[in-house]
Amino acid sequence: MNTAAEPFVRLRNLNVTFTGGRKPVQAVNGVSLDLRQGEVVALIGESGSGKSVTMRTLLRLHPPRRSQVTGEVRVAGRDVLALSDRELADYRGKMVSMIFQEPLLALDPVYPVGAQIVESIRRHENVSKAEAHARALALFERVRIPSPERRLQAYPHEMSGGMRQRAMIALALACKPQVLLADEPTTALDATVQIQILLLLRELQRDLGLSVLFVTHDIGAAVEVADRIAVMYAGRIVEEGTARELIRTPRHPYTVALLKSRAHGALAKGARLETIAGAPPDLAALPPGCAFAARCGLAESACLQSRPEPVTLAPGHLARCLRTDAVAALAPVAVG
Ligand SMILES: Nc1ncnc2c1ncn2[C@@H]1O[C@H](COP(=O)(O)OP(=O)(O)OP(=O)(O)O)[C@@H](O)[C@H]1O
Repeated sequence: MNTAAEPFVRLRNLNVTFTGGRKPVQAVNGVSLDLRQGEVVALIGESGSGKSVTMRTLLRLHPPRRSQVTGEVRVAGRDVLALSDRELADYRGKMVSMIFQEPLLALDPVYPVGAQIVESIRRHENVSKAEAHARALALFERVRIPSPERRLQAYPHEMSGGMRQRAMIALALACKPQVLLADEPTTALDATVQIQILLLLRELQRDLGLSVLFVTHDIGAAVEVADRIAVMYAGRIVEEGTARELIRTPRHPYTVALLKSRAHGALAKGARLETIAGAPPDLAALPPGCAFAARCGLAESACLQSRPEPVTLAPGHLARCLRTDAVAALAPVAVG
C-alpha cells in the first residue's frame, strides 16, 4: 500500500438528506472517511445503511432538487461540492470513475464496447481515433479479456456476465482516473467469477496506484480486497479499522454480528445480513440514542439517550459505541 501523507479522498461530517418524500430521509449522517492514494477501503453494512449514497457523493450523483448534501467532499484537494457543471463533467471519469453491480447501467446496449471506450477517451482528450483505439485495446488486455481485438467489436449482450464486468472496468479506466468507486461489483456474479473480479480489482489498484472505494454487503469480499473497512449502520460509520483489526478485535456489536453471520456461512451462501434479529431504524425518524441499540444485546439505558461519539481503540481503529469494553469481553468470533 502506498500511503501519501494527505488523504487523496477526504469526507468530513458528510450529511445527505433526501427531501422528495413526505418526510426528510437522513441517509448519511456525519460520515467522515479518508482514502489514501493506492488504498482500498470497503464500506460494508446492511441494505439501506447509506453505503451507496456515501459513495455517490464523490461523483455528486444526487438529485439536486430532492436532496441536501452538507459537509466536506474533497478529492485531490478539490472541493467536489463546489465544482461547476463544466468542471464536474471533466472530473467525472477523469478523476473519479465508477463501476456497478450491473454493467448494463454503464454500457450502452446499442454500441460495440470498443466504440464506447474510444468515444469516452475522445470526449475527454484530444487524441486521434487510432490512438484511442490502441488505448482501448490495451485496456482490454489489462482487464484480461481474451481475444481483445475481436471482443472490442462485440456488443454488451454478446458477452458473458464476468466478461461484461471486465469490459465495464475497462470503460471506467478509459480516462485514467485516480479513484475507482465499485458499488457491489461482484454481487450478481457466481462465486468463481466473483473471486476473479476481486483479484482483478486488487491488481489494478496495485499496478495503477488507484484508490478504490468498494461497497459491499459481504464482509468476506471486503476482507479479501480491502486495506481498511468502514462499517455503516443507519447512515453512520459505526466502526472503522484495518481489515485485520475488524476481524480480530471488533469493538462494535454490529461488526460482531456481521462477522457472526459470515462465520455461520450465511454470507457464503449468498444470504444477506437478515441473520441479525430486528431491522434497522426508519431513517426518517432516527432514535435519539445509538441507532443499533434496539437490536443490541449489550445495550444499557445510556445507549438510548445520546448517540455515541467515536472511541479510538488504536490509531485508525474507531468504534461508536459506549460498550466497547463489553464487546471486547465477548468470546471471539471464529471467522474462517
Ligand atoms: N434518490 C433517493 N431518494 C430518496 N431516498 C433515497 C435515494 N437514494 C437512496 N435513498 C435512501 O437512502 C438510504 C440509503 O441508501 P443506500 O443506497 O446508500 O443504501 P446501501 O447501504 O447502499 O444499500 P444497498 O446495499 O441496498 O445498496 C435508503 O433508505 C434509501 O432508500
